[in-house]
Amino acid sequence: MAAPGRVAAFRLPPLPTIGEIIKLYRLKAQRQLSQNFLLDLRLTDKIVKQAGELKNAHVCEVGPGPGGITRSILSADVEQLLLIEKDARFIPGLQMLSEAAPGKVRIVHGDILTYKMEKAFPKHLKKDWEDEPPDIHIIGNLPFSVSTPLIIKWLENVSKKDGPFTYGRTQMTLTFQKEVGERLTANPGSKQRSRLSIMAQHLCSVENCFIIPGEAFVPKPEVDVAVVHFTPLVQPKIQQPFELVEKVVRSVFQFRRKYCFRGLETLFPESGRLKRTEQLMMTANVDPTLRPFQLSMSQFRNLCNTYRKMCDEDSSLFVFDYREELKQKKTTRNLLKSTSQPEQTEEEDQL
Ligand SMILES: C[S@@+](CC[C@H](N)C(=O)[O-])C[C@H]1O[C@@H](n2cnc3c(N)ncnc32)[C@H](O)[C@@H]1O
Repeated sequence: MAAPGRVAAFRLPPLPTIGEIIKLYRLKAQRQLSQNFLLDLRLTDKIVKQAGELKNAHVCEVGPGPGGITRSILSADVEQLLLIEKDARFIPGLQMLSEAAPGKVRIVHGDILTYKMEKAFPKHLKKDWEDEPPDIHIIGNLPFSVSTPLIIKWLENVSKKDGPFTYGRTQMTLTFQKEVGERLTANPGSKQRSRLSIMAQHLCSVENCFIIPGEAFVPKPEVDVAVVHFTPLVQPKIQQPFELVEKVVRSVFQFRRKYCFRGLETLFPESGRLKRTEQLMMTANVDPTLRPFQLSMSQFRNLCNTYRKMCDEDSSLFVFDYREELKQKKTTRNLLKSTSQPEQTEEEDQL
């Protein structure tokens, strides 16, 4: 019998048991790759529910693995389900699911980090950015090592309205390590406030839906897991290119415990650094003694807008790389050291 709230349109094969999964996928060997599977269909239903109404929707599931979440998505009576799975060992099991729901499932054996999403769905689903989100959803429980770089890539796609966001404000429901979920949704003043908080919240409305305890996964990970829902905003809170926002935000959080002045200094070359940092902070009306985690979104917006003006006035500024400057200084210092060495030897020789 279908669980309450699920639409039993067809009979799906049962999930593999824990024993079968351990045998099939040699889970111990996969532990370091954080392959943690969800085999409790009440929990997978709960994740899928966070995506919203999925009846007749087009869904892309990333990393379906043994197909727990996949079953819940199919039970929600979607129109089409695209599965992107990197590990070939899962493909036969997914094919069985596809046969049980004829015409609904498309399986791609590939890597979500390189898969081109801009052509993944039918063109007629496209919505204008200002419209309601399209009937397209991305859902996934990926390894933590993939979910963080992936969300950064997708946030850049949101900013440029490309990739999965060619179709409009495509919504995403994804899992993260609990601490990453907290960072994604952290408010100003919170110790979890970080680069990820600003990058995510300036582009999306981000909701930390619920926490799944580590014990619910097979094998059990060291950490709990957060289910996070993203809806791209019609108007980003900072209206500057992704790369510029990222550069300013990264520089602020470079020295987490220091005043924000210290990190912002790294935006400018050594000559005139102090003066230009002061100019930036004064024009942006930001107190230089605030700590990075205390800055509000509007303060980040002011900093980005002011830095943009400074870059427009000095075309060499945006490409300035603080780390490169440090590296060059180190190389010069080492060179000076090595050239002073023979002189010493000569002196020693003379002695
Ligand atoms: C943490 S497991 C979760 C599996 C399943 N979604 C579940 O909840 O039980 C992550 C899955 O993502 C797949 N995966 C890992 N990296 C991937 C990538 N770059 N692209 C697509 N799938 C990937 C793994 O092979 C695995 O099936």
